[in-house]
Amino acid sequence: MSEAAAAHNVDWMAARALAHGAGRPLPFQTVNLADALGQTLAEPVHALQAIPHYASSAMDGWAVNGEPPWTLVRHTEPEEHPRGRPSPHSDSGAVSLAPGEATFILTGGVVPQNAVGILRTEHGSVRGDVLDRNDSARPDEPSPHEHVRPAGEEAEAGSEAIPAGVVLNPAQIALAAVCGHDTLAVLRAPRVSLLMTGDEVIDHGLPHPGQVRDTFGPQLPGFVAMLGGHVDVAGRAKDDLDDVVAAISAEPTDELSLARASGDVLITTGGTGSSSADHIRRALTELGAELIIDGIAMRPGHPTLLARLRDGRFLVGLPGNPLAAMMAMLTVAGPLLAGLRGSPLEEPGTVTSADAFEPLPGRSRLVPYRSESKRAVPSTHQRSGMLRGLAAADGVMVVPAEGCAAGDAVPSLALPWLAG
Ligand SMILES: Nc1nc2c(c(=O)[nH]1)N[C@H]1C(S)=C(S)[C@@H](COP(=O)(O)OP(=O)(O)OC[C@H]3O[C@@H](n4cnc5c(N)ncnc54)[C@H](O)[C@@H]3O)O[C@H]1N2
Ligand code: MOO
Repeated sequence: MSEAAAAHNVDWMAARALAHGAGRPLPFQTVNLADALGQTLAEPVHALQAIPHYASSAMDGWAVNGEPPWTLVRHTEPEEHPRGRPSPHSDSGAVSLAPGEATFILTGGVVPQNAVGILRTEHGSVRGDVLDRNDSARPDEPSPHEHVRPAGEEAEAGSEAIPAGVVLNPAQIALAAVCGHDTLAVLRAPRVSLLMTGDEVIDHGLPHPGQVRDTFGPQLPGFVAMLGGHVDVAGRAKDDLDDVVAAISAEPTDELSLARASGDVLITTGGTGSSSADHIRRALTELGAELIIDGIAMRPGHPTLLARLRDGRFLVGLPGNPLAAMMAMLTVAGPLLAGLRGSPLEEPGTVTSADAFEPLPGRSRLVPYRSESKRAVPSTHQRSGMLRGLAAADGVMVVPAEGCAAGDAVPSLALPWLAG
């Protein structure tokens, strides 16, 4: 472990910045439009041609020139149609209307040359090859450009339609298609592996004294997804140094270690302490990892680790205590994954603390709160091993080491599951 680089007992704000800065954006990849949903756009999307790219009709009806009654004209079809069958949407564009002429047009059809406007089908009557307004039409219908969607109305050719950095939603995928793109450059979601430790941890049923139910397995993959990552594989290691080293190592010592070695980030749970049952620090030393964050000046979550393994993967070491681990996710995993996605570090918000807090020398306190009358009321049940406070919280306030008075503004973090 290269101790020179390790930052011990890092200030909470500095820890977020360190984690974000460590995560350099992953290389772009090009994906089909249908696979781009939910991915981060790496480069802006430009309109490859004007949108719409031709003047079209917004109604089924007739394109007309001059005053009624209009003589209906048609595009004379070649004996053999170039596409094998008529194409009414484009055929209307092959007509040039003289004054007093009209031609049938579909919604989306190309507006003929010299057309003044479109008379919708409900407002016209045809007798033989003569078209006239009917009783439903206004006396001046159609007015100039009525029901014509002009070319370039929505975007000029070459203009930016979607900025880089957005997480692509269905409307943006549709817009990218309209802009003429078949593929998009996206930053792939960082691939995350989970390694859970703790021989006392059981993953179903009721634990006996000395056992605990696993609070991480059922929710960390979803939590990681909310932070922009994708969990490929989750596994467990026994509280045994060799097992933990094998599970973290990129060496193919068993099929699980290889699978875990394939991602960008490995998140471990538990074992960050220094008891004989805690092996994460020892394993990092044995594997020659570079420790970036060795403990954060916060409560809960003080023993949180961030390291870079020799094969380039990051390791985020979450403490075993459930609330501490969740606070470590927000403080380290969130910023790291944002950095890997090329997204900015989200600035903390501000809330007004409803309560006073005594100083806690050298530590920020991360306190789940509920919003009541525009004030942040600290949740009950928020010790490091408890979850009720966070489960009922609207956010997390970050009380500085010097404490605060009731009514003071303090920084706050949004909970990703309440965002948006
Ligand atoms: N002598 C000291 N003891 C402890 C210190 C210390 O400074 N000196 N720090 C305490 C703090 S703060 C924390 S946080 C924890 C960190 O512990 P570890 O990261 O080593 O985690 P474990 O010892 O493995 O587990 C702690 C606690 O969490 C429970 N746990 C573990 N995994 C799960 C899980 N998947 N689901 C639910 N609960 C889990 C585990 O049973 C323990 O109760 O150390 C303190 N001790
Ligand atoms: O840092 Mo530990 O997180 O308080 O329980």
